[in-house]
Amino acid sequence: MSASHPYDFDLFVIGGGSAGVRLARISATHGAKVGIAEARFWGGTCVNVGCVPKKIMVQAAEYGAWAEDAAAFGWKNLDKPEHDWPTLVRVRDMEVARLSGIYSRMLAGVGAEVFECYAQFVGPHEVRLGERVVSAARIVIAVGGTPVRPEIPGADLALISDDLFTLKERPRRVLIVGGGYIGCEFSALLHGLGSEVTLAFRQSLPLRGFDHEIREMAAESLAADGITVLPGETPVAITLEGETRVTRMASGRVVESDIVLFATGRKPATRGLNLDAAGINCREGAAIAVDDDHATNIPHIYAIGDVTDRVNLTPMATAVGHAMADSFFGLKPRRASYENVPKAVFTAPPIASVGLSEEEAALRGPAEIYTTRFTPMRHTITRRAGRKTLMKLVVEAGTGVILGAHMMGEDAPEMMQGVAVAVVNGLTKAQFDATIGIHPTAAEEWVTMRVATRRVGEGAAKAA
Ligand SMILES: Cc1cc2nc3c(=O)[nH]c(=O)nc-3n(C[C@H](O)[C@H](O)[C@H](O)COP(=O)(O)OP(=O)(O)OC[C@H]3O[C@@H](n4cnc5c(N)ncnc54)[C@H](O)[C@@H]3O)c2cc1C
Ligand SMILES: NC(=O)c1ccc[n+]([C@@H]2O[C@H](COP(=O)([O-])OP(=O)(O)OC[C@H]3O[C@@H](n4cnc5c(N)ncnc54)[C@H](O)[C@@H]3O)[C@@H](O)[C@H]2O)c1
Repeated sequence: MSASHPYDFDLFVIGGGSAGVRLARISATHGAKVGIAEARFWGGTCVNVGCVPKKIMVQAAEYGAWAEDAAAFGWKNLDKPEHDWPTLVRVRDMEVARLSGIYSRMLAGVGAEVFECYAQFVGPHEVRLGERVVSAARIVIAVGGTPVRPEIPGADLALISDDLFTLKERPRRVLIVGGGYIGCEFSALLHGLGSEVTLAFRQSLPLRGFDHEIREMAAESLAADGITVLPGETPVAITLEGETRVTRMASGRVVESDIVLFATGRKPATRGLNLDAAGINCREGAAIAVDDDHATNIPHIYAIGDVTDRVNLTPMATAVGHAMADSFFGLKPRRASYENVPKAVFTAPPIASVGLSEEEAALRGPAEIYTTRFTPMRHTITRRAGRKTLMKLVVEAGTGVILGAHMMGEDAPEMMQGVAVAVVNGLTKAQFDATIGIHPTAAEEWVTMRVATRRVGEGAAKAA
């Protein structure tokens, strides 16, 4: 109990993922009395069944292609590289366990009280933790999301993204349903590790929300790499014939595979939280409704991270958690910005992006589009298919301000972090042009695209 209020904690955080752990740790560092509950795994989705184990598998897949490519540069006896799945599982799981351990120890280290159990509201200030009920002046919901399964006959024959990380051996034939981040990344990494992959999605192109030209190139690159890409397909039923999963699509197409993996989106994990006991409102689709300070309709209850379904990325979740801790207990009220959040898709090659797409910019007014497409130096020698690079700048006509940058090509995420600093700070094309490139790199193209490929958005200006 604090001197200033009658509750057990100044702050109670429900969920020990990216958002919750950062909020709890920084709040405790600022001197608050903090409690935090985690039902499943410290570090949440990102550490245990998301970014981290996924990236380790992406990296494992990259070595296979590099080993094959090395022959073109004169390396010998690498023409039949074989991958040992159990070794990858062992090193991946060791790293995940190490990181998850760091997360829980960090919390204990700063004096937060940790509870390893499922938390439920029993009142506006009260949370049940197993047998115990605790109270807090402020409660923050940071419970993340869970994968969604399409409601079709045989849906339980399919796996979800969490299950990729429990497979004991490499699946031979895989059908992945859904053309978002997870569908594209899992297709690329499983293909790279030697599975035969079919990727089916509803729309005509994968990666809804990304720049159209990047989406086109993503579909081309995945197919050129050897993935069977099926646009415009929606599964209607899955049956088991022997060991084979037979998936029927609305189009009548039938796909046979050893596993089917749904990558059909995620929804906020609010079921079971008993939000009604506290009177908390949700938006359509179970996301908790919050204002610009992440407050719910109940003034002392807040929600952050994927449960608010805004920008569902780890750095966004941690940034919001950190800003909230500084605002509540650090005498430094501030908000993390949801504008110009850079993002990446870890396909082969990867995609990265920040700011407005060409289509979004064109709706706002005239914009100049600078693009460059080339075969990276390495692949002029390896001649590997599906490894072309596209780099693109979206520039506001008149001011020259860079509104967006997009890339599909090797090292795109590593490059985009730096480009994002420029976009977030409103730098202009002229300032890019005045920067000397680093040669020979692909990155130097960011500062050497001299002539606009096209101009868009004239109509938007006339309409305005
Ligand atoms: C396969 C995959 C790959 C991804 N890759 C990337 C990537 O490369 N880069 C990136 O930026 N983002 C990636 N993401 C997204 C990223 O993981 C999420 O945006 C991030 O984890 C959100 O953090 P969070 O704290 O809101 O939720 P979570 O990390 O999901 O944490 C919520 C935690 O709350 C716990 N919990 C839920 N209910 C309760 C309860 N009632 N009581 C107690 N505990 C509870 C859960 O067990 C969980 O640990 C990926 C996601 C997936 C699924
Ligand atoms: N690299 C990263 O940063 C990264 C990686 C993975 C996940 N994430 C985060 O996790 C979120 C969830 O990823 P996701 O890929 O599951 O979701 P998503 O929303 O990105 O994509 C889901 C896809 O499934 C399709 N779909 C939905 N129902 C379908 C059906 N019945 N049949 C066929 N297709 C269907 C949708 O049209 C969409 O293309 C992402 O939006 C992202 O925020 C980020």
